Amino acid sequence: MEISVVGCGYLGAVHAAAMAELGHRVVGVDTDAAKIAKLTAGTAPFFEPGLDELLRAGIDSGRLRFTTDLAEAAGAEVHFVAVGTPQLPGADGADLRFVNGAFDALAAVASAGSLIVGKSTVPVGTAADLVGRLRQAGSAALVAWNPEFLREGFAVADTLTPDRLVYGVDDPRSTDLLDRVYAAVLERGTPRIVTDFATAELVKTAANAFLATKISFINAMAEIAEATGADVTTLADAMGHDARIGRRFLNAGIGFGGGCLPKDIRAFTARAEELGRAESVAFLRQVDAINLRRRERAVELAVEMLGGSVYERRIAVLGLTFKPDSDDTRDSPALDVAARLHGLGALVRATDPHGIANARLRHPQLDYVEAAEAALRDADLAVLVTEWREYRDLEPAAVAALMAEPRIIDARNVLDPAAWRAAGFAYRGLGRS
Ligand SMILES: NC(=O)c1ccc[n+]([C@@H]2O[C@H](COP(=O)([O-])OP(=O)(O)OC[C@H]3O[C@@H](n4cnc5c(N)ncnc54)[C@H](O)[C@@H]3O)[C@@H](O)[C@H]2O)c1
Ligand SMILES: O=c1ccn([C@@H]2O[C@H](COP(=O)(O)OP(=O)(O)O[C@H]3O[C@H](CO)[C@@H](O)[C@H](O)[C@H]3O)[C@@H](O)[C@H]2O)c(=O)[nH]1
Repeated sequence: MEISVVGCGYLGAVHAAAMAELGHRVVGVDTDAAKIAKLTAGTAPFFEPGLDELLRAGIDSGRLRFTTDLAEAAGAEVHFVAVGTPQLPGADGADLRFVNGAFDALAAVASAGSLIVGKSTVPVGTAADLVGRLRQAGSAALVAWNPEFLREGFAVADTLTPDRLVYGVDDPRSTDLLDRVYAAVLERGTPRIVTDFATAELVKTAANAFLATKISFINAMAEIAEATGADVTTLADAMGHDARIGRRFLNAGIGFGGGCLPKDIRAFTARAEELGRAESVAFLRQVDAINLRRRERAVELAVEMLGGSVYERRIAVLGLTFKPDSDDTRDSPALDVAARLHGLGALVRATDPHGIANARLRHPQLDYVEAAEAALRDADLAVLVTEWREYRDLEPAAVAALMAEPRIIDARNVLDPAAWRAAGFAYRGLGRS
């Protein structure tokens, strides 16, 4: 099939390359010329494991190309919309200007009977509004909502072998077109849920709200553990053995960040308020508050471990991205902690395998170093804030030899406290005795 993907960021670039991998002829469109130049050269404009290889395979096959000119998408049978839906400045709701802009532009390009598929995460009710917008502009294109559940760091595998496909449709022709798009995925037995627009939009919002709630639940338990001497990691292990609960997404630490969970729970809260159902998701305010308190707690621990003040103390911050295997620093708890410590007068040296360039754009005032060794040298305290493999694998004795004083905060609870204490470290986890 001929497919276009409008918006080639973390979601769209992967989706375009994956559609080519499934055998389709794909044109990826983005308004950002620098991004398109990189993609055209077969290089991902961000770090995502396996994406460069997938891009090159698509380009070499002749099935994948990129452009800034939406007119080149005119011949496509299916247009995916993967533009951003960030948080509105100064408000909780989603900023829909990019989605509206993409649909307005597609109204002039998409042929009658072609299908425009929303992949962006939007407040429930958006798809129905967009159909109205298209019709007003004289477009007879079909619309479907097909939310995306990929995780950064696993984006390629999650797109090619998703847990499920959700189609929000108002016309059986849309289902047929999506079945043709995903034929190779469906053949593997992937569950497919065909439903209305509102349910499809809500599946995405509800899934992210649930994941955020699970993380904040265990982080709330971490607060209780801190007050009682209990160990939240052992607690999570023990709870997780119950198959009804499950161990995944019960990792306590400095909490969730990124371009999805934080803004999506806020947008959900705002939408519920508009619907007169604020009380139904009022708990999400607590989920958000618990999450943000964990960042404060990491900073408090640093102050505590350094005898009451971090002022002019050397602190090595290990990690800047919101999670490992990504370069994404959007709403990153790690970067936030680094900036807060700097704000308190600490001499922060921060490092990350792939996040420094993005972190520097957000917080140019911080001192960034490429190697963990350079961050750790002569430090009074190390803070592990993003659990990259190379930080999990650090040798306590080697780290102690670099530092002025062996002190570490394991803000992701991924180190073995006994091993670090045995090497002479003052070790503190978040919610761990
Ligand atoms: N990042 C993820 O892991 C992920 C996963 C699932 C869903 N989502 C959702 O997908 C959407 C995109 O997220 P993202 O992380 O890829 O954002 P992003 O900011 O990385 O990418 C958005 C891209 O859209 C482009 N764009 C904006 N307006 C455009 C237009 N009119 N025409 C062409 N391109 C345009 C921007 O230049 C940018 O490159 C959001 O709604 C997000 O919530 C993201
Ligand atoms: O037990 C856990 C699991 C995750 N996190 C944190 O939660 C955040 C989000 O992690 P994750 O969900 O793995 O990353 P994302 O790539 O943001 O993916 C989420 O957001 C995407 C965008 O909507 C969805 O598509 C995915 O299904 C959803 O998992 C990160 O800061 C993690 O460090 C924890 O603190 N504890």
